[in-house]
Amino acid sequence: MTPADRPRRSALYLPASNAKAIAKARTLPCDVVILDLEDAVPPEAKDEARAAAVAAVAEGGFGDREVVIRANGLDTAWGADDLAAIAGSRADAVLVPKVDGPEAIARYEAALAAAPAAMQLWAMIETCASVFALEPIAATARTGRLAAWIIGTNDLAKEMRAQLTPGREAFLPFLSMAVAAARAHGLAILDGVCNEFRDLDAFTAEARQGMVFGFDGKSLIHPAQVDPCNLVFSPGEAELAWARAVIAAFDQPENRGKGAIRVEGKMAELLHLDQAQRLVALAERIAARP
Ligand SMILES: CC(C)(COP(=O)(O)OP(=O)(O)OC[C@H]1O[C@@H](n2cnc3c(N)ncnc32)[C@H](O)[C@@H]1OP(=O)(O)O)[C@@H](O)C(=O)NCCC(=O)NCCSC(=O)C[C@H](O)C(=O)O
Ligand SMILES: [Mg+2]
Repeated sequence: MTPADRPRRSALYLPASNAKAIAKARTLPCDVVILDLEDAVPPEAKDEARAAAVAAVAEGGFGDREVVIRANGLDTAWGADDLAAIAGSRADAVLVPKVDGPEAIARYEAALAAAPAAMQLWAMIETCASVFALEPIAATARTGRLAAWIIGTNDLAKEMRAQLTPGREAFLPFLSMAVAAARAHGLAILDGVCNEFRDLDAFTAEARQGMVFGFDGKSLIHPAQVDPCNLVFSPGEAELAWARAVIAAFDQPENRGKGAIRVEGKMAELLHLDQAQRLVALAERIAARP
């Protein structure tokens, strides 16, 4: 499985300064663990958190989960030290905050010059400027390490002075454009966090909204969000049954070479065959997870 094929239904943030949370993350069924050095960590704990994150990755125990460290920005007092420490670590990816445009990606790429070739760069898309630079930021994936985006609706709401309502009305055009820009350049894309971690109905509704928009998964802040998130972003039984029917139908001798056929009373084209194959492959990768 290449990094691009990995299921990324659930990406759990935790403050890297919280040893208990790190231990707990090793036991949770999330696909991605994000050790945060940025907003979840107060200034006085930044150095300790950086050392703890690197030590946690070195210690391992995360099994099949991707382990990502979120750095402070290069425009802060801690960013350069964070990037240097992460570059020397065994993290799968470094997540960088508040990326405004392709120039920022170039600065992070330069700071990671000494990192292993396999280390991915993930970027937070969460500033007003980034809303107008989605395509040029995504295009940097063609030549560098950029492999995934995570939406930061809290920072975006703050800068826009918008309200994070249950339906996220203020952000819908942006969410949709971000997914299209990511897909145009082969990036994975994860939805923003739901702050209502005690209200799992609200969480599930928001996760479903992200799934309908095309996100690969959602970023999370609490262990209770992991199971409902995995459920929302895993192919459902009915969806899989349809996908398998499409694949089987196109495999029939009478349908070979056809572009459009009838399957269970509905039209299926070759593009639906592609979708069906992707869905079945995703379900198989999920099923193969320990
Ligand atoms: C949100 C929290 C501060 C809530 O903490 P708390 O009230 O203590 O939670 P619980 O008592 O329900 O915790 C129960 C147990 O679960 C562990 N726990 C809690 N959260 C996590 C976690 N994220 N990962 C792993 N384990 C966790 C507790 O330790 C308890 O364990 P035990 O005692 O053994 O039972 C807290 O959940 C939290 O800190 N969440 C993460 C916050 C964070 O990382 N924020 C930064 C990322 S979000 C962001 O910045 C988005 C973006 O940039 C944007 O702009 O939108
Ligand atoms: Mg943020």
